[in-house]
Amino acid sequence: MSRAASDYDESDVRIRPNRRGSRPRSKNRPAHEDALPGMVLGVDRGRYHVRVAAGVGGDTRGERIVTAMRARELGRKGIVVGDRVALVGDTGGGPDALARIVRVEPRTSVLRRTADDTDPVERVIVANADQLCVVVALADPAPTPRLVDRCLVAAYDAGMDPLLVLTKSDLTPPDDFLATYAPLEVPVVVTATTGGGFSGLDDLRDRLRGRVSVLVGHSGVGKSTLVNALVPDALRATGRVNAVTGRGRHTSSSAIALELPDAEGWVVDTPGVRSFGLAHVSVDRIIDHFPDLAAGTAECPRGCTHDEPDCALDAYVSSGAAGPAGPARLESLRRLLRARSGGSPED
Ligand SMILES: Nc1nc2c(ncn2[C@@H]2O[C@H](COP(=O)(O)OP(=O)(O)OP(=O)(O)O)[C@@H](O)[C@H]2O)c(=O)[nH]1
Ligand SMILES: [Zn+2]
Repeated sequence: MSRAASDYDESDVRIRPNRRGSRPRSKNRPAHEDALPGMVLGVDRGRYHVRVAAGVGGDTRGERIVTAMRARELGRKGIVVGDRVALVGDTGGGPDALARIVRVEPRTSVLRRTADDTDPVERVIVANADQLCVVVALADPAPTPRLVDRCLVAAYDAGMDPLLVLTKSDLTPPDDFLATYAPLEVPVVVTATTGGGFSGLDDLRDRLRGRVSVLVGHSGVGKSTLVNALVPDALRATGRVNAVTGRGRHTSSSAIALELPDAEGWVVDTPGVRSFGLAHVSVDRIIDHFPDLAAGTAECPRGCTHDEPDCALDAYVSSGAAGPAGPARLESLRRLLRARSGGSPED
């Protein structure tokens, strides 16, 4: 059986003499011009589940999930949920079809999981997401501010916008929590399941629209309840993504991307992720998110941690230069700076 041109990958090109003579492949011409673009929805034991949209790259087939493996030419480069990739080979998406990922497009963001005892390497868990939804129950279980702070730092570091999703407001009103977080000016959505209804869900949908959002939170905060309300066929969609192994979302330890109805965006559920590697996060990455305070660091000693007696920010905010919210903002900034280190990774 003859292979279609799209079946050849970089390694073929290298070992075969060029049919048109010795002219080398142009550096500017991307390999696999006719490869199909797709988005990685799930990863499982070296197999990638890639969503290929209908009608991309002149392709006339409908939307489908294609199982793929990495092409040898990619080397050890990681491929994670959210990655935009290019596929060649059998991209039909049938039960036995196996395509090859020949390219991973540059990422717009990377969210990292912390190293732990069983895995000393910090790993990227989701690529290209633009919003980190920190799901916190107002009660049962009680909020863990330290975890919330760590999530906010992770979002800032990853280049993602944070969103606080406060669940179970039927059990405890959000006022105390909101007071603590108001100086950070992070958007908040408050939800509750009450008497068969689900308040706050429309606000949440508005916030998710048109974005790729990662949901993180402690066990029991109501993340599955949210996902099931947002993506009515979440279980089915997850089943499709996990069809190869038959694993369901509750036993999967890796992230899974689920599309919101009417193609209104994506939510990435991260069942096993409760901690982030933050030790590497620089002070500057965090200060960037406090533009009102950034100017005040000009007078700081070199290498200032902004959490030490000589820090110029104290004088800056007392002078009123950062406005009336300055002192509370500085206090919040320092809390986030401290959240980077110490504590157990599950905090
Ligand atoms: N009172 C109240 N209970 C809720 C609310 N949302 C979820 N719950 C309950 O909280 C419990 C945990 O919800 P889940 O959705 O399973 O929580 P989860 O975060 O997915 O937990 P894991 O599956 O362990 O990760 C369930 O008993 C839910 O019915 C809410 O808004 N109010
Ligand atoms: Zn300083």
